[in-house]
Amino acid sequence: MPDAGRARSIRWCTTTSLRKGDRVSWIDDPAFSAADPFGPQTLPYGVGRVRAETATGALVRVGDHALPLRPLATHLGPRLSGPLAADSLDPLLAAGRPAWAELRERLREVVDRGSAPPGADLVPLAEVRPVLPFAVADYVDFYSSRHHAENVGRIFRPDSDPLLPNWTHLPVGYHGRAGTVIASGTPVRRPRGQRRPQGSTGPVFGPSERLDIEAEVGFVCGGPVRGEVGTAELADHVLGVALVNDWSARDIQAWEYQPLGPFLGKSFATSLAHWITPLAALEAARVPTPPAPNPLLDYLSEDEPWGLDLRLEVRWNGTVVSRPPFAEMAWSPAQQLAHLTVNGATVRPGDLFASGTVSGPDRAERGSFLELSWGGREPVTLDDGTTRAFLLDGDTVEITATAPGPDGSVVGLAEVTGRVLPADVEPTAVRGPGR
Ligand SMILES: O=C(O)/C=C/C(=O)CC(=O)CC(=O)O
Ligand SMILES: [Ca+2]
Ligand SMILES: [Mg+2]
Repeated sequence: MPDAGRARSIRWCTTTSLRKGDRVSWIDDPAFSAADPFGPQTLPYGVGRVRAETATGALVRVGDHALPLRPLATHLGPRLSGPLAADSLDPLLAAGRPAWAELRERLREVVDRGSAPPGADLVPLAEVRPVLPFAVADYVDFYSSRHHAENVGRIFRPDSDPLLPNWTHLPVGYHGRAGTVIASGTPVRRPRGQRRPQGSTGPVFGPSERLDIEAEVGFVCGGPVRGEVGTAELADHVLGVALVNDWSARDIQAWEYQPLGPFLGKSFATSLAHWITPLAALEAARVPTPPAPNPLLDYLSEDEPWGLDLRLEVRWNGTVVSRPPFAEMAWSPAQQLAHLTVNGATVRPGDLFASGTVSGPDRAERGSFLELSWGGREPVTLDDGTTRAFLLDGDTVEITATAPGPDGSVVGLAEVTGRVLPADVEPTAVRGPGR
């Protein structure tokens, strides 16, 4: 427990000398400054077990520490005490935007204090075992990067137009598998399935030989259960964003997907970061989306269509192989949610929708290894001198992101990581920071 009553000289500003008027926080962590991605401008939410505790509880990240919210619940106010006493973020997601705004406001006050509030317990991240922060209700995956869609079209369907005619009129997507969304750090067993090797007339069965990643941004939904959500109403239904790795078996996918789209090639595992960065922390990261090539139908129109300037980084066994720019996404999250619900289908707390693979125009901005290695024909060289087209057993992938924050600060999106296990390990060996 930090020394209540004694102010520590940890400040929001980035210089080293204390100036008159600087705010002083009780949080004793050099990584909790506006110059760092998890400073007071970010305050992302997660869930985990702390030290020897067996129960999970909601957390807020402050620099390289977590602050358990249950012991602070009473201090944070009556509307929040119920949701914050829970073992996941589910009740907070259900509580909706007024509660999210109040919590962020209260937490800004808490971290801004000169002394620790009653119940505050600053826990180093090394002493936290994070889990999937909410029960994923439905999972939808979009396909909203024009660069990605064109690249994949050229690789998978070289004899056709890279974009199908619907792509510029609506955010193409598909329903994924909520039950196999896993927490960052959980190992991923190489899937087995049907695939048709090149030159073969029929399928064979076996471990995927073209295991890939997709670097994506996930939007975590809450608030009232509703259909027909307008493009101006995104913030009523999205608490925040978290990085996603949509693991994809390209050989299984290429054989199975016509005409209904991705199925077993993508349903075995989708990794989600432990920490949800509030949408409210990303105001300064808003950017206009690239101009739409067609006039849009009314329900997809926005006065000022906006995306987010999230700068992703993909590391393959530690080597940075790509820096996908989310600002390049053609369809905005508001358009995605409007499209997802335009037929009356409801969004409910715990729904997760992902942006689709984030790829930019340059080779070093591609968000999948399928694109980076151009279908396996142009392998990527890692820092250890080895080359890769697709994932080998034992490989690890880490995706991180930052965004511009207020007053020149940087807002972080926490990492999503995973390591590939061989197809023949027992499923029970696939243990990770689940629930
Ligand atoms: O165009 C195709 O046939 C396949 C596309 C994908 O695999 C992409 C996908 O899952 C959606 C995305 O992440 O962009
Ligand atoms: Ca995907
Ligand atoms: Mg997936």
